[in-house]
This record gives sequence, C-alpha cells and structure tokens, in this order.
Amino acid sequence: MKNFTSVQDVQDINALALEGLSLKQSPFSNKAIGENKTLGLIFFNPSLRTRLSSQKAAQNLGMELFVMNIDKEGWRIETEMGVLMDGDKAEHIKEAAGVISQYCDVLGIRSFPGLTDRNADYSDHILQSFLDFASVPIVSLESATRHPLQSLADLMTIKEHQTNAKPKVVLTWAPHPRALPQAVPNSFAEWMNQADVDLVITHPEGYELDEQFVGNATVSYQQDEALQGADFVYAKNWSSFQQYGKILSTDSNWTITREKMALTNQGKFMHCLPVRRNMIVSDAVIDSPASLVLEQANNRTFAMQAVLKSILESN
Ligand SMILES: NCCC[C@H](NC(=O)CCC(=O)O)C(=O)O
Ligand SMILES: NC(=O)OP(=O)(O)O
Repeated sequence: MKNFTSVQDVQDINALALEGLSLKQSPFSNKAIGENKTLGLIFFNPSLRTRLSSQKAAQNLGMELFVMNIDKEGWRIETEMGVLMDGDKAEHIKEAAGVISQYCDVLGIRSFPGLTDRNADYSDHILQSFLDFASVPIVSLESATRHPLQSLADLMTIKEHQTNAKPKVVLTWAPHPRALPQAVPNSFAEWMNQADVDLVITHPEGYELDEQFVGNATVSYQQDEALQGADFVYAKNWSSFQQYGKILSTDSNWTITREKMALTNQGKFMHCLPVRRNMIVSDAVIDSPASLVLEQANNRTFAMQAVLKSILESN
C-alpha cells in the first residue's frame, strides 16, 4: 500500500482487517519492520484516540515518532496556490509538506472540513496538498470527507462480534448540539459497501449523504423500521450535506435508547467517540454489555499497525 486515505487505497479490506486482528494477538511480533523509521503525525484539529492509538501502533512496530498540533504550535499555513502572502500566514503548505517529509518516513494528517464551502471541503484540499507535495506515504487521520482508520477498526470490531455470515448493520443519524462533519458516516458507508454485510442507513429527511458513499445501502427515514433485526447499530451525528453544514434537526426521538435497542436482534451498539451522552445514546445503552465503543477504540491501535506495516513493507 502506498498511501492510506480511503477504501480505494486498499486491495482487500477483509485481508487488512484480518491482519489487524492477527497483530492484536501478537502486537510486538514485527518490531524489526519499524527500526530506524519515523512516523510523523500532524494535527490541524483535536484528537484523543487517533493520536494515542497511532503512537502506540508506531511503538509496537519499533518506529520512532513525532507529533505536532500544527494549528496551535506552528506558523499559520497558507493553503491556496499562487497567492500573494502579505497577510498573517507565514508558511505555504508546499514548503510545510516538503519540509516535514525530510523528518519522517510515513506522515499522518488530520484535517477537518470548515462546513461552510462544500466544494472546498469535498476537494479535501489539505490532505490532497500533502499527497501532492510530501515525498513520503500519507495516512489520513480523518480528513474533510473520510476517516478510514476508524472504518477499518470498525470492520475489525464487527468481524470479532458478528454471529451470522451477513450481519445487518444500521448506520443511524442521532442528534447533536453542534454541526459535525460527514467524514465518519461517509467512510463507514464506503467500507460497509465493500464488506459482507447488509447495510441500512437511517436519518431524518435532509440528512442524505453524498451518493458516492451511500452506494448500494438501503436508505430509510424511519429509524424504528430500520433498527428491526439489526445486529449492529452504528450511531453518529452529521450535519446536512445538501444544505451544507446546517443542523436541520435535534429531534431526541433519534437518540439510541434501551427501547430502540429492543427493536434489534440483540444488536451491539457502536460509536467512534467522542460521544455526547444522552444526546446520541442513553447512559443505559452505552454502559450496557451491548456497547462496543471501547473495543472499537482498542482496535484503532491494531488498525493503524496493519496500515503502517503494509506501507513500510511496500515503500
Ligand atoms: N474523530 C472522531 C469524530 C470527530 C468529529 N467529532 C467532533 O468534532 C465532536 C465534537 C463535539 O462533540 O463537540 C466528527 O464528528 O467528525
Ligand atoms: N474516533 C476518533 O477518531 O477519535 P479522536 O477524534 O479522539 O481521534
């Protein structure tokens, strides 16, 4: 694998998920692979899981590592091409990407969308600039449109907990007080379309995701109907794609409660975290044995380890 920015970068998602699960069994068995290699992690936005699980994955593979919260610690970065830099931005992304490449062998980038300009966000401008101007392999740590490391960890978690050959997986919108990106649901849908699952996406009208991610999923505006017989309930808030970046509903009838979970086939609850308790999911559900949120977070380490191993082996 050259870069890891979307499901398209992966030849066989099932093989990669199984590799992650195998690394989970023996996390230190490939220490030689990372010897004298450095992972750089550059964050334009906050993180808990991605930052720490990536550090742990690198250490498990014997890699060195540096982390920079570039939005807080770096020069302000100019991301437009061909501009007169007479304002407050001191460094161009072309030099930044080129320079950071001198110090590491693999580079992870986190860059969220602004949620005001859909075309700009969906061009994934910052990630694309690093792909264009860095000279080392790039791993997305969540971009404006996708969160592939999360989706890989989610696929691993589903594989560990599925009780039938083709589980019913329901991706459901849930209410939230702020406008959030579509990256996590886009990416989850994109991966589940390629996995051996029956994917249903449910949300209020107006929250339709970009078609390219919906693929062959069944889409329903009736959450109760969608949840019938679900083996996995993947909850997430996102802001509207059509009325770009807008909050169209905060309807608490979409919160995942015990009553909602009772509609499922003893379904498991999933969320990428961080999660707003009693907005997205009730305490009773997230604290119940049906909740897989910590398993998902744990699998983030081994997802990253599988990705780094594959990149180091082929670059
Ligand atoms: N990396 C996981 C999710 C990150 C981000 N969530 C957030 O920004 C939550 C912020 C809040 O709850 O205020 C998102 O939805 O894409
Ligand atoms: N799930 C996830 O990516 O968490 P962080 O935003 O804390 O990294």
